[in-house]
Amino acid sequence: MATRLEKDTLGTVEVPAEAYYGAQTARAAANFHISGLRPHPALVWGTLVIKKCAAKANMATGRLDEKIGAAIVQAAEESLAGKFAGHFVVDPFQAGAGTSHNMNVNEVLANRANELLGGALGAYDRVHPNDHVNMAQSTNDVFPTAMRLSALHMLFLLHQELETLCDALHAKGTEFDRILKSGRTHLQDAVPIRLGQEFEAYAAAMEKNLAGLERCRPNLCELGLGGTAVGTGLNAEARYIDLVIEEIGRETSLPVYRAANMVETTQNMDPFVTLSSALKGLAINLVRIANDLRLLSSGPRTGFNEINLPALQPGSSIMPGKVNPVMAEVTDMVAFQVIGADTTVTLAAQAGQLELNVMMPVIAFNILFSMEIIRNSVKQFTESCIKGITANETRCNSNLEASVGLATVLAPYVGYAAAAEVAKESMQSGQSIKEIIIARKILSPEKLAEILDPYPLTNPGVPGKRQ
Ligand SMILES: O=C(O)C[C@H](O)C(=O)O
Repeated sequence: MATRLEKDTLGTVEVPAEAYYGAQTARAAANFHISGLRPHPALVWGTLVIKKCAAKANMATGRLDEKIGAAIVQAAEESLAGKFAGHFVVDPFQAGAGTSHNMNVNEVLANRANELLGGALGAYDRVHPNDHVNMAQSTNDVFPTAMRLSALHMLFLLHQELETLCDALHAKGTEFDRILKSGRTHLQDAVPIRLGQEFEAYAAAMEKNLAGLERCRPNLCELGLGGTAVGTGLNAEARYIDLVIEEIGRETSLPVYRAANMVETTQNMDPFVTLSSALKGLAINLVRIANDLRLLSSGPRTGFNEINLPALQPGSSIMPGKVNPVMAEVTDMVAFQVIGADTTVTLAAQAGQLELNVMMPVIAFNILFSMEIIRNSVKQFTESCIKGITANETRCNSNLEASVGLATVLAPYVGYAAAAEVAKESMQSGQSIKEIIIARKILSPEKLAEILDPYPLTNPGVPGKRQ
């Protein structure tokens, strides 16, 4: 591969001849050969937005030459359009609080801006990565700001998918509203419930998770850009700080605002702890729902078999005709990953020392990766699983008829102990609760029909004694 030689403060470095990145990126790529991954596109987007807005703000204060500033803005716009996507190459697992990522972006923009002004790659004689592209900035304010912007962007995408999931669950709630079945607690027969009520509860849970994620938004909108190295703003003019935040708001249409205390926003990872925790909450509820669906669809002959999940692929390489609940299973696995990532975020967030948290890169990686996979999995779960669920009404009804949980309905009439006797007899004899009540003449058939009218049993009240 053809290379060019570039100099940085440590010496000379070989850089691929066609690369828009430079010496510091090449060093970082060699130093951090860890995951084989590249930065999340949202993080690159967030950083490019910052660079573009910083160039504009620096031009507005008169600090940055207009020709150089315009070239940086154009380079940033081209990069935002995806032109140099292959040149952001530093592994997400990198040391230095994200300096390598910041320098990667600085170098790509400097090289492209240099080229636009008639210079050669690697020359930096017209536009310099540190002096011009990184003007009035430090990694320590750029990287946490890019993390916030990228998280807000991913939150927007996740929000859309969660809304679609909630709609799909509500639709199933309505579709299954008349289907009565046995409730189960401790995995044992309990009082009746409607299948639709189960799906409405899932929708309500997802809505709460969505609201929890949305509560993270205001903190993510608080930007410490302008704080530079330790949040005190050394080398950034006061007017620049206001202008750059305004520019970011215009560029992204996000309701961002200047941090009240930039020292705090530089060192503290709290918004990401809260966001990660909200993602964990969502993951936990997704597991719960997916596992219920696995249980309710178990069988088809030897399990609950109360619902059918769409058949998406043959399940077994050896057992013909077997179809597995693959979408629910993959939802579980994604959720486990997100729950695990929260532990990493927690450990990294508490590892901040004094003015900086150098573990930011691993926080950024885990937050963005979690949001990426959970969003994709919610979308797939909704489209390929939830929307196609059908109910086995006959099975739901026969399970309800057989359920020992129906004895609960008797308790207000005959007392707990006598109702328990009926339940016990039902278990021993195999007769249904109804059959025993009639055989033992505990209630008249008319009264029994009244109190065992199934639909009202699934709403608040004492059966047969409606207020
Ligand atoms: O890269 C910078 O701007 C600062 C760096 O993260 C440091 O604090 O050493």
